[in-house]
Amino acid sequence: MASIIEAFNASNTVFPDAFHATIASVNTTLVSNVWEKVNFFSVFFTLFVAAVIYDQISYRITKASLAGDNWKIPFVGPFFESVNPQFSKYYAKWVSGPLSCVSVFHKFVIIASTRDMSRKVFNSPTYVKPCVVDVAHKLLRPENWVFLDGKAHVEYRKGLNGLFTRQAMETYLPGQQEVYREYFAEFLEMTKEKKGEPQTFVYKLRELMCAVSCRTFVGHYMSREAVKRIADDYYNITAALELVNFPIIVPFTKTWYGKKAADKVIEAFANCAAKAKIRMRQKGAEPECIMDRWIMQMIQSEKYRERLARGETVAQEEKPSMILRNFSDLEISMTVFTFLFASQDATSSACSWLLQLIADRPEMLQKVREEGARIRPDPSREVTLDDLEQMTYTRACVKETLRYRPPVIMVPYLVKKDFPIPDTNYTAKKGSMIIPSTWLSLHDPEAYANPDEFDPERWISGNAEEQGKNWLVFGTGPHYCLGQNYAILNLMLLLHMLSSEIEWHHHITPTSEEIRVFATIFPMDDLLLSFKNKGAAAY
Ligand code: HEM
Repeated sequence: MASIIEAFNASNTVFPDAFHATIASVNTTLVSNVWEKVNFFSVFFTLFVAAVIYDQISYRITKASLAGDNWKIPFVGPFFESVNPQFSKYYAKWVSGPLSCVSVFHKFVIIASTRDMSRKVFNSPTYVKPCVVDVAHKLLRPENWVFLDGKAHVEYRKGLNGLFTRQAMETYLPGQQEVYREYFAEFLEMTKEKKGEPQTFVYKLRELMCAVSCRTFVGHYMSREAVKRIADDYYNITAALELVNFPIIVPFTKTWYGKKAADKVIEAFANCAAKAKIRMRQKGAEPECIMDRWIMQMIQSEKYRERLARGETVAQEEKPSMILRNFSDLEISMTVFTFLFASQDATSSACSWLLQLIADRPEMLQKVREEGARIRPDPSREVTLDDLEQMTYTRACVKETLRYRPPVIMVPYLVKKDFPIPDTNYTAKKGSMIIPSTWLSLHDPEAYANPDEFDPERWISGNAEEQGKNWLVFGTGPHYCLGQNYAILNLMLLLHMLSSEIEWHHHITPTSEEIRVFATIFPMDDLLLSFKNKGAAAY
């Protein structure tokens, strides 16, 4: 632009003074505009370079001795990898060192990969607390019990233990069996419609697990259609849980759909709690689900308090084992929602791998069948907890599936105060994320010989049961999984019932044993299955 003006000024044409004045003023304005632009861009550029340098230096200082890239991609770090997570990338990180790191935007993330390092994190509640991705606070609501820490968490959790005792679990079994039978019939129908062709089943199994969980948690207080809606919507909740989210919920994004789905579930569970409170006060009402059992304990505690208030002396044996306060419908609902939240993805993952791994190994399936037929010869009889407890081989298959393909590969924790990690010279800074991982400890050749081999026998004749320190499938420390016994029994029930009632075939593809990460882990090919009645000629 300046050269055009210069050319203009240099011309021989004679112009009136006013015209010259105008040209001069245009000239000055343009030149100053150019300078302003130059200044704006150079200031912007300088600030940008300074920010990049600051970002890199602070990354290098925080990284210190940890394994990890020497430089980060400016600001975003490996953000795009976290949007499309790949198992191979995670694995590369774990084997890069016992402690490694990445920095995504402003978040510094430390990854603990070995058994000992992961255990140190799980067992350091003074320094760390579980940290869900930001959006989980919005989905579960900030007042939810899972966000409690320290003593408050321990106290609240104690009140929930009674929901997972042996006696409690026995009462959930009939409802679970009802759901499994309904779904088995549907699976047969699906294969029939496809004329025996295998079809992807991971999504259907997610629905099945959601239905079993809902029946266990809220019994018959929710209709089958409502359960189906929750199962369909639940996908939106998982999809909203990406590692890094936009800080506010923008309409029509994944987080918006996730929040809407979560609100619907919480409302539906609160309605169930209201119904359960009425039913459990009726004479002779027996608990059938987790909600019933919890409300029954509240009613017993209330009666106990009333007797004390009346000045009665209550014998020790009449005192409820756990004295609970009365929880509102919403509180009950939010807590039960945390059970669904914690179990849905992990159980869906485990059941997908279980059906695949056992179908691919007919000799193991045969053993499961023989064990089932020996312990429950009459398949029309309901399965009892006693039956399941005797099924050593079935249990071994479930435990080996959880070891071989652990559903939860990483458990994010937040450093709440500077954490000098024992036996290292590294201090994790307050505000960093620290993620113990489970894969290496569950594939540690010293604990589990030939760890990449699927071998249920190691739980019977081998020494896998003695490797308690390596068994991090359900975490460890004050936040270890509340539903672990229930989860194992439920998977055993599924395997036993499916193997004794129908037949299923897994269509193996080259990517069947490869891992797709979607919150938990799933077979890469989405699990191609077909089902048929026992003894039927064709699928
Ligand atoms: C195969 C299935 C499952 C796996 C692999 C699994 C795994 C885990 C893991 C790794 C943790 C974190 C532990 C820690 O931080 O130390 C956890 C926590 C938890 N799980 Fe599970 N889980 C499963 C099923 C379930 C089920 C069925 C329920 C409920 C019915 C459940 C309820 C919970 C709860 C409430 C927590 C949080 C406990 C707390 O913070 O105190 N989980 N689970």
